Amino acid sequence: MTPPVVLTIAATDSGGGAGVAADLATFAALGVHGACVVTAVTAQDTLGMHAIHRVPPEVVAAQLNAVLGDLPVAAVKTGMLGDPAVVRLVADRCHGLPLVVDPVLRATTGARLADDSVVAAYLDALLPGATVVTPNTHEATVLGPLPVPCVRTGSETAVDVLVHPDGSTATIAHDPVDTANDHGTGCTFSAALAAHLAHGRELPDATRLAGAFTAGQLRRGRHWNLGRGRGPIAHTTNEGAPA
Ligand SMILES: Nc1ncnc2c1ncn2[C@@H]1O[C@H](COP(=O)(O)OP(=O)(O)OP(=O)(O)O)[C@@H](O)[C@H]1O
Ligand SMILES: Cc1ncc(CO)c(N)n1
Repeated sequence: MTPPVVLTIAATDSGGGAGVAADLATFAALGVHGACVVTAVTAQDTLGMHAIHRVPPEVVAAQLNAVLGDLPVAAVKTGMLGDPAVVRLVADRCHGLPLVVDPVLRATTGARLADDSVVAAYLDALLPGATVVTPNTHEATVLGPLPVPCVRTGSETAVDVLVHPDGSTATIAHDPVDTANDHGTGCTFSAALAAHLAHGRELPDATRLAGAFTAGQLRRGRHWNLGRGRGPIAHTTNEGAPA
């Protein structure tokens, strides 16, 4: 059967933990075809962010034109956009599609990935047309109340809260995993959410399944020993030598 297509619009992470690598691996694990529009190239490892090279907005636009003009995109997920012009471009092209916005403002290591102009563009242009926004605690504080559904993810507590614009909430708890290998967790969660929406799940169901998938991948990689810092969440689902 032909799989649904999910598009990630995000940056690369040379360490393979977060960003496009996490998104495409998650899409593959969840049975959707992944397309990717790259917004920036980052030099990053488990210790932190070393350099960011933004892709010019016109090159982001060309990638969007190529994908949206040809593939039947069933859902879109955005990660690090990094530039207000790119935030507005994505709003312009992707509103109307099922759209998961992970409002990436800084890396787990603390590096700032968005300045005030990016936050303003999110609030003004992109977030109002999103299907769901997935802020962590810090991002929720910066962005404030939003006019669309949000999943406020709870790092370490493993308790996620789906907040509807009318203020009603639903709480979803997972078994917390004790691990330092959590680089890419937020990307994995929002990519899984987009994949489940593309499969036709309703938002509450997709949220629960995405959280369970992410917690499961954290559990899978909890004893891994990769890098000198916070290692990546597992992206494999079948590690080991091929038979
Ligand atoms: N230690 C943990 N055990 C189980 N689930 C977890 C744990 N940490 C995070 N999660 C789950 O992972 C998902 C993503 O949440 P998280 O808050 O870590 O994203 P994030 O802070 O945006 O991540 P990142 O800093 O990588 O961008 C949520 O479903 C959350 O409950
Ligand atoms: C490329 C990229 N996207 C998102 C994050 C947030 O975790 C990161 N560290 N790097």
